[in-house]
Parts: sequence; C-alpha cells; structure tokens
Amino acid sequence: MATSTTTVASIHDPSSAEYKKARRRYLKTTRNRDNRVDYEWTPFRAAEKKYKARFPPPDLSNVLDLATLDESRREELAQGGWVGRSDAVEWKVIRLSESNSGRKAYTIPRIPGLVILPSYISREAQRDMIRWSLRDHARYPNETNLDTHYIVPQEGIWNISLRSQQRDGQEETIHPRASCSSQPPPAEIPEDTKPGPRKLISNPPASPDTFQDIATSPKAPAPPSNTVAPAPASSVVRKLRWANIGWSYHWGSKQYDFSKGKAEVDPVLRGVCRRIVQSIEWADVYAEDDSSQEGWGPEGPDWMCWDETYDPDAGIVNFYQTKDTLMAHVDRSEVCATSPLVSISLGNAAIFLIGGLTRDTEPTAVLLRSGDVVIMSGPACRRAYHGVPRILENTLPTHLEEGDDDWAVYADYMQTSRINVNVRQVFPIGFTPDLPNDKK
Ligand SMILES: O=C(O)CCC(=O)C(=O)O
Ligand SMILES: [Fe+2]
Repeated sequence: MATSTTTVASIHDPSSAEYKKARRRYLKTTRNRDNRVDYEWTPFRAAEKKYKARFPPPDLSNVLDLATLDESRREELAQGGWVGRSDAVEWKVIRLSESNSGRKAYTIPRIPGLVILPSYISREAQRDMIRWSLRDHARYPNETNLDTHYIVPQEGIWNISLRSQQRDGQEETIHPRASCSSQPPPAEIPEDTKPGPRKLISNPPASPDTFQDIATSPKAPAPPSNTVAPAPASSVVRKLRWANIGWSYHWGSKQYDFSKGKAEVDPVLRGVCRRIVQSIEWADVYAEDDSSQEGWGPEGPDWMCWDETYDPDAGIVNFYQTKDTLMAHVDRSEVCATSPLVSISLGNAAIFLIGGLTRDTEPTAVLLRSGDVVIMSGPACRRAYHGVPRILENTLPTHLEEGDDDWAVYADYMQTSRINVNVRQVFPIGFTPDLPNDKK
C-alpha cells in the first residue's frame, strides 16, 4: 500500500528537515545563477517563474482555491500543506441543472467563458478514470509520446510494467525505435520524454478555411532519437506524458493529422463531458457579459445551442510527474474556436494559470485538485494563454491512496503524478472533413 512520505506542511515549516534540504539544494544550484529579475518577462512568464520556484516554496495567497469553501474537502486541503484562498479573485456562482445537487459551478468575471466545477467527479469515478487513462487508454491504437522513441507492444506501457512487477525481478525491457545497441548511454534525453517544460510550436489558428490545407499536408513526425537506450518497463512508464483521444494529434508539431482518420472518443468519457456541458446554465455565463457578442465568428454567439451541438471528437490525456510543467500555450488547432473544452484533473493538485489572448495579460492562478473540472469556452477564454507551472507535491487525496482490489499499483503511481483529461471539439457536428475515402 502506498503511504504519504512527507508530513503535513513540512516544506512550509522552516524548522523541518524537508525545508532545510530544499534550502541547501537551492543554494547549491543557484550559486552561479544570475538572479536579476528579467524585465523582459511578460506577466505570464513572471507568474510561471513564481509558481515554479522550489525554494522558498511559493506563496499561494493569490491562488484561487475553491476547495476551501467545501467542508468535505478539509482533509484533502491538509495534504502537503498547499492551500490557496477563496477570495484571491472575484467569482460568481452560476446555476447547474437539478440532477447536480450538491455540486457547484463558478465563473470568473475577468475571464468570460471560464467555468470551474470543483469536485465534480465523484471519488469512485476519479479512480475509474485513472484506471481507464493508464490501463485502457494509453495503448494501441491510441498514440502516446512514447511511440516516437520506443517500440511499445500493443498492450501499452502500463500493462507491461504491471506484468513485469508480478514476475518478481524479471523486468521486461522496452526497446528504442532507432537501433542503438552499439551506442554509449544517452547523453541527452529526447525532448518528448523529458521532464520539465514541453517544447511547443506555434501554428496559425485552425479555421474552416485553413483546415483543408492542414488535413492534406500533415507535418512529418519527429524522427526517433538514436540516443535512447533500452529501458525497463517500470522506468519507461514514468516517461509517459500524453496519450491521444479521438482525431490524431501530435504534440510535437501541434497539429491534427486528419489523414489518420477519426478514432472514437471513449463513450463513457464523451457522456461525462456532454452531461457537464448540458448541466450548465450558459445564460448565467454569457447573457450578462457586455462584450458577449464579440469574437464568435460570422453567425454570432452559439452558446444557446450547446446542449445539442456540443460533441467532443478529440483530446489528450496528460500525465504529469511532480517536476513536470506545461508552458503557456493556446489550443488553437480546433476549427471550433469557441466550443467548450472540458478539462478534468486527477491525482496531485496543480497550479493552473489562465490569462488572455497574449502573454501580456496578467494570468489568474487557480489551484486545481482531484475531481475538479474546468471548462474553457467562448472567444475570450477558449483561445486564452494558459499553462501548468507547478504540480503540488504530496497532495494526493486519501481517497486515491486507498481503494479496493487492484488499486495499490495505481496509488503507487499516483503518489507523484497528476493526470489531466482534456477533451475538445474540432469540428461542428454534421461537418464531414474531405478526406481520402478509406479514412472516413
Ligand atoms: O493539465 C491541465 O490542466 C491543462 C492541460 C492543457 O492545457 C492542454 O492539454 O492543452
Ligand atoms: Fe491547453
């Protein structure tokens, strides 16, 4: 059974061993660093730097933490000692349909179109989604970041790694895609499997006019690195960073590859996302916003029809280890530029930053905990810069440390992980992209 290794608040307590260790490490690694504040930093970059800092641990008093309003999440809040504030930014409660008793939905007036639903996913459903992400989804035929550099058998890295553990000491080896048997150990870890910020490429936004070009000229995928050595399955599983949902998308080139055809979005996940979108009283999100008519495209706002027209066809499952970050970016590869993007957080908590249409807008920081759902919708939010500068270590809630049957192996992985299930709509319903006949 997995156990929490750090006592509550230790990294925040100057007399604790953890605090002293972090300080020593900080002094050692920053000895020769130029510590001047860079005045060239955009407000977004400055916020990323602030929350990434290992020492001293960042102050979260400007981070919106809606879990602090919920008595039933007290224990969760105490884990790791990372707590933000409910009054860090102005918010409003909006209506949810009746079937959602006990749940709440919030909007942030400074980011029209952003909806936060704390603790929307039940504890049981969180465990099911974690199992699904690792065991059922991060495997053939869905693409993962590992496929670029490793030959991962069809059952997927999670199942192979589990089988290896059960065989007592006889670890299965995962082989690199590029042959490197005569090579020395890798000097450099390939970008796709490296912890830390992802390298993101900026592409022009997708639109009904540009997508046909994209569909017919996908960028070549990155070549496999020839510095990757064979590795035991249990270490490769920790290098899993993403697994694709629906339409094929490559994080490296930030483009959909429509030529690969359309894969089904898991029906349970699709149902969860549609129920969430259908539950929200969108008039509470948009009707009172003065600028609500702008930026929607030629036919104007369409939020009134989302209960019928919202249907996700793509997405990504992100797997973070506690040192990983996701740099500021805009998700603009989808033709539907205003349709809701549903983002589900599982496992350790994270700081989520969301700003505006450029990096010059000061971002709002939101503490996302396991079971929280964020919706990014509409012109002001769907194409706003956002990122994840910090996974908050030791914040795995107890309901994910304990579970029945097979849960122990998941609890062990989740001890240092966060999973984000990020679901999007690329095309309006009824729109059939013009693809080669065999791919439709
Ligand atoms: O991990 C998150 O909360 C956000 C992920 C994200 O922005 C993305 O997958 O595009
Ligand atoms: Fe994103």
